[in-house]
Amino acid sequence: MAPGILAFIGGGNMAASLIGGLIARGMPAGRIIVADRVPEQLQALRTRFGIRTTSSNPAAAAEADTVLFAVKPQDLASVSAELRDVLARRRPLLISIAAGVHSRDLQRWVGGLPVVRCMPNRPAMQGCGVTGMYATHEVAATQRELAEQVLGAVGTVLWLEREEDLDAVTAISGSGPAYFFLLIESLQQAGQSLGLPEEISRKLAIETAYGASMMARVARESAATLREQVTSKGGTTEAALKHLEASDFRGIMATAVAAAARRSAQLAEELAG
Ligand SMILES: NC(=O)C1=CN([C@@H]2O[C@H](COP(=O)(O)OP(=O)(O)OC[C@H]3O[C@@H](n4cnc5c(N)ncnc54)[C@H](O)[C@@H]3O)[C@@H](O)[C@H]2O)C=CC1
Ligand SMILES: O=C(O)[C@@H]1CCC=N1
Repeated sequence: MAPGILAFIGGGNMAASLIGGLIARGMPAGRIIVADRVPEQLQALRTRFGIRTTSSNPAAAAEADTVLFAVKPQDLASVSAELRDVLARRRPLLISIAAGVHSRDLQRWVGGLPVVRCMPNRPAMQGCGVTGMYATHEVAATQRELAEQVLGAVGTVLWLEREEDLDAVTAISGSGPAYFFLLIESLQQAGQSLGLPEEISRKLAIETAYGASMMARVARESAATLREQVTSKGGTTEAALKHLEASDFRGIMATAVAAAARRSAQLAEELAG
């Protein structure tokens, strides 16, 4: 694990996921400091991970080699303004996981620091997240490795050449868990409508999602081939898939994902300040 102190600004859900992953990978708790404005949040993190906490963002940043912004996108400009002086003195690597905040705006707010902008996702909490990452020109090779270690502690890391691709990454994998949860909810409800008890239907839907994902992850075949293997000619799956295709399931997904990507780009404009 890379040397140095890592400061989280914002100690909410995503920060807790990343901290859990880093500690599980052997990062000493003493090398992590978290700043948040909610004392109960800090207390919970101290108890759970044995890390250091503070209610002062500048105090956390002042001793950090890497500063990770994990506040909501709307809070990023004010947090950056608060930290501008201390960051200018310390010049750490800045990692941002905020949706839809462009690195050029971040750099403008904090004064030209090296920035790695990332889009992780919620399954990071279970160590099986996936993160799209983009590094600005100022980021040194060692800092890229450092950022990769931090996000790599909670899942797969994929580097992007073009920052604008983060809008699509946000739409696919950042928001993506919610699409799968909706599918699980819908399957469970459908099972209940067919008369299954709630708990049985819930378990069937969840385990099926898990099994299908596991298969797709290890298989050499494409998802399309795996789908065909489940689909017997004249059988039950075919009956369901015919209905989904006729209802333009693929078109619905494409439109939904495009809406998320558009929103990500719009957020960047709204938050540019
Ligand atoms: N939730 C998700 O699935 C994903 C979220 N993200 C991004 O991660 C970031 C954090 O999201 P969550 O952890 O879900 O949010 P959260 O609301 O759980 O955590 C944000 C934390 O920031 C703290 N905070 C607010 N203002 C602060 C300030 N001025 N100084 C210090 N701390 C402050 C809050 O008290 C809270 O604990 C967001 O920018 C979001 O776009 C990225 C990928 C997925
Ligand atoms: O919904 C959102 O805006 C954030 C970004 C990706 C997941 N949650």
